[in-house]
Amino acid sequence: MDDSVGAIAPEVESILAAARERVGGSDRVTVDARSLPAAFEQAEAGGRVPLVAEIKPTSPTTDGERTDDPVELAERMVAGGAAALSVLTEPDHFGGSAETLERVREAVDVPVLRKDFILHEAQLDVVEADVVLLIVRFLQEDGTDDLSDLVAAARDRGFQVLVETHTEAEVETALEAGADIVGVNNRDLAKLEVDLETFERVSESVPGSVTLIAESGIHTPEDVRRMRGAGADALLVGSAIMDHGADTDVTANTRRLTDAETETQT
Ligand SMILES: O=P(O)(O)OC[C@@H](O)[C@@H](O)c1c[nH]c2ccccc12
Repeated sequence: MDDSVGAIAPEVESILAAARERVGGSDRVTVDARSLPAAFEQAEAGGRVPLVAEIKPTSPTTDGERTDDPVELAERMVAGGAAALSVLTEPDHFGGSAETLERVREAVDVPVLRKDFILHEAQLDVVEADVVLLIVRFLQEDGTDDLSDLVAAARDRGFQVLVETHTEAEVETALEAGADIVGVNNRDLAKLEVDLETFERVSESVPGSVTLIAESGIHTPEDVRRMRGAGADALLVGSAIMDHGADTDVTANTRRLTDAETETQT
């Protein structure tokens, strides 16, 4: 067996156990979504690296918690040139909430991704978002809905879908399920280690027609250029922008990465 599909880390098991228990909404959510690919094109046209900046108050691999107002963080990220935002809504391990996402989406004009561990259709019916995340690895477990069914259910409600992968085999599964926005997570959910080579390797199997996002472990302008060089249409960055523990300038942290391809960048 490929070791990338081996046992998942205990922290991740705990996230999944909580996700299995979480009930969804009882009323069907429908959304008029802001286009993610259009937001990426607009950033590119303006000379900015298309970047999804993530509001993640804490995580199992983070020391400390950022407690500033998420709406202020969101506004600072957009001021720093973020093309889109990602908001964790997982409450038990990431300090997120649906209410935070709702407030953020009201405050900004850019598309907002709901970052959560969706395993069942009803879990789509929690909050309006422009994009929802579906993680291939977790939808291969027993007792979850099928990826293809969830993709269809999400689109029926108006959501765009980001399908997250970590291996070539998962990319294939994502494409078979009809994914047109694919993320490659540099973080291995079995070991929780980050390796940017993952994107470089796995991106080769993603066709050019798909919107491709490099996720996790991107910290420096050099990392940005490396992922873009390997074919990333956009990047998903959390920790380097949130900078947990330190109280740094989130606008500047964002700008440093969205400017990574401009001439004056050192
Ligand atoms: O903080 P980082 O290393 O920049 O990573 C952001 C994002 O990719 C990461 O938070 C993430 C990727 N996939 C996920 C799935 C669920 C929760 C979180 C994630």
